[in-house]
Amino acid sequence: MPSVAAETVREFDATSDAIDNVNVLKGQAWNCESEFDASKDKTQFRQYEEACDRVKNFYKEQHEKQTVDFNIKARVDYKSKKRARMGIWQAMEMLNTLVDESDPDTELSQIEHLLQTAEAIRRDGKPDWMQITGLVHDLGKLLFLFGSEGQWDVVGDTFVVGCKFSDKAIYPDTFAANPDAVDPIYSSEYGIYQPHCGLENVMLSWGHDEYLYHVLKDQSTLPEEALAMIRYHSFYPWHREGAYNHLMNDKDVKHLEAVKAFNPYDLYSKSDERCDPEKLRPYYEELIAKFFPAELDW
Ligand SMILES: O[C@H]1[C@H](O)[C@@H](O)[C@H](O)[C@@H](O)[C@H]1O
Ligand SMILES: [Fe+2]
Ligand SMILES: [Fe+2]
Repeated sequence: MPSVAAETVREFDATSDAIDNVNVLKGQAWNCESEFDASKDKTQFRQYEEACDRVKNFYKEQHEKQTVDFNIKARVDYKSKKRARMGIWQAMEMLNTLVDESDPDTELSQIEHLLQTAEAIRRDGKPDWMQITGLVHDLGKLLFLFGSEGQWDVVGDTFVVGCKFSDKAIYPDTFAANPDAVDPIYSSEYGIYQPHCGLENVMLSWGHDEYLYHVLKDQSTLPEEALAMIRYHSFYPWHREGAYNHLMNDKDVKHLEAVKAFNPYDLYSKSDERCDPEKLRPYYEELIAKFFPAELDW
């Protein structure tokens, strides 16, 4: 069945090839291998079994409510509204009021998390486009201030809707309460998708990754890899656990490399020393001006 959902995703993505990133990438040496802080004790992060109730309750609600129907509605809503117009730094400041309920690893403000991520990438001598990707990657959480239903449709790890829920997601048992888990099509291996159709043709659960990707793809000169880092950074079942191979195409193989290179900076910088936003601002304002207009539609 070429379902409504598949059509909606295709239509929604119709402009996603609009940016020609080739020139941006040309001449930039980028080593995909991440050498980020080998000395860190990585077992300290993402310990969901030991996480507090705040985190467990968050995922219980998210896994129950992220249905295909909800995702279509969220995408239509996104397209039919204008939310705000502002620059990147202003967006960072605005986001600062949010405390992410899904995150067991940091209680720092969002602006500090963004700066810690960018600074870790910068310290490793990575290109400016990757530094700026670190700086903006969670700005999609602004959705929470733009009338989301809660945090469950903004933050947390992502997964595919429209086919069988992955047991590689955290707390996989909680998907049992999602009505799609008993839908004969949505609960099948491929669901509404074709083998190796490519991740750009599947619906990831709606949240800050997907939203920011759509905001930035036409309003920045970020290269394709950067947009993949943004779009898939919360897709841990895929980039960490190796799920959803059967939906991937060749482009995704390349994107996976990029997302894997980005992930350690996002995750392990959470234990770094704190950043002073005002001190770092001049450096990052210069980078911002290189990749974004002075104001963007959010
Ligand atoms: O709790 C975190 C947080 O919400 C991050 O921003 C997101 O990217 C991660 O996937 C999630 O585990
Ligand atoms: Fe995130
Ligand atoms: Fe992050």
